[in-house]
Amino acid sequence: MNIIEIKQLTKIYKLFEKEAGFRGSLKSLFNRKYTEKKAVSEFDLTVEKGEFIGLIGRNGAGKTTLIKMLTGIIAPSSGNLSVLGYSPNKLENEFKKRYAVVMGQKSQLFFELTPADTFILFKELYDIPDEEYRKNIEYFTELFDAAKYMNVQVRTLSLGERMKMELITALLHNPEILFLDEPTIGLDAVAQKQIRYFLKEINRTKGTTIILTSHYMEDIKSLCKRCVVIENSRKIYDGKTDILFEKFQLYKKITVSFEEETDVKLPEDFEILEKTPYKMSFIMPKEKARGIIKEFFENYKVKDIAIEEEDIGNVVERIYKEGSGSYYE
Ligand SMILES: Nc1ncnc2c1ncn2[C@@H]1O[C@H](COP(=O)(O)OP(=O)(O)OP(=O)(O)O)[C@@H](O)[C@H]1O
Repeated sequence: MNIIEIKQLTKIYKLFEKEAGFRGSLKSLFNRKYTEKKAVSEFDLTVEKGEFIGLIGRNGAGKTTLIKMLTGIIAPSSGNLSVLGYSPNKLENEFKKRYAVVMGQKSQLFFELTPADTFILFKELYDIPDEEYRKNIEYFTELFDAAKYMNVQVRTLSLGERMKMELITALLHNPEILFLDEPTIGLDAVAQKQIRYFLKEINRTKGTTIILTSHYMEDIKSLCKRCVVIENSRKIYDGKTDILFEKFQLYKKITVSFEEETDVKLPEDFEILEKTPYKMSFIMPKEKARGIIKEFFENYKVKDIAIEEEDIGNVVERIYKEGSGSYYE
């Protein structure tokens, strides 16, 4: 069953142009000039219940604009949009109770309140029945290991702890769809891993449909079976994440630190990003990663080694060059 249906969805922002200075402000009062920015162009998408979809693209590609239209925050300029059978822009209360949105860069928590108080507030706002509320608080407190944060002011929490509370707040009313815009932004590797685990669990145990935007390829790879790539307002890839990584993700980034001064000569097809006597990082063809790591451990005193997915921008560029398409096999 499709719970999201988008056809030819387009959003054009109107940007008001003003000449500099006081005279410019006065002039613009009588002679308003606008330029137009197409942020989402003729976008088609269908999402089935229970899917976990990654929405990826470079800065300014149009991801947030798409999520804002799906949640009714802004109205489309043209096209058709149905979410759970509703037209999001009508902002009907019944609709608002069936989805949730979490934006990594914006908080819906009250910084002076404790999470426990915030949850009660949201219980009232969403009209959550007592039993459902009790069960969810119990389930999420355990899943997120959150008991120790319940009674401290939100403003004292770390970024990672706050994101856990954002997610609990968003999930208390059992939304059928969860929209996540960069939920792991700014978090360290451990916190990112925890958030990924929670999201996987929520999708698995509650069947929540999740649409996630992230700049971290690791998030997409480990969570989303399907991903949609948006470039310059248009959809250029819609298909299995496995295929995207196999076909378009060709390099890995390796960072090695050494216990003693070390000088390593790397093959020519490796691109060195940083090199000091104790540390180096470089980009290399992904199929050679396993061999090179083994070699490092055998030949040098390695203190630490980190392997990262290639930057999203390179992957998008390769897809763009190949031309847009669907990749279901
Ligand atoms: N309110 C607005 N008025 C005018 N232009 C806007 C507005 N919001 C976004 N834009 C423009 O629309 C384009 C798409 O922006 P959007 O925020 O959707 O991109 P994004 O893919 O989410 O980027 P990022 O990854 O940087 O968050 C950008 O060029 C942006 O400058």
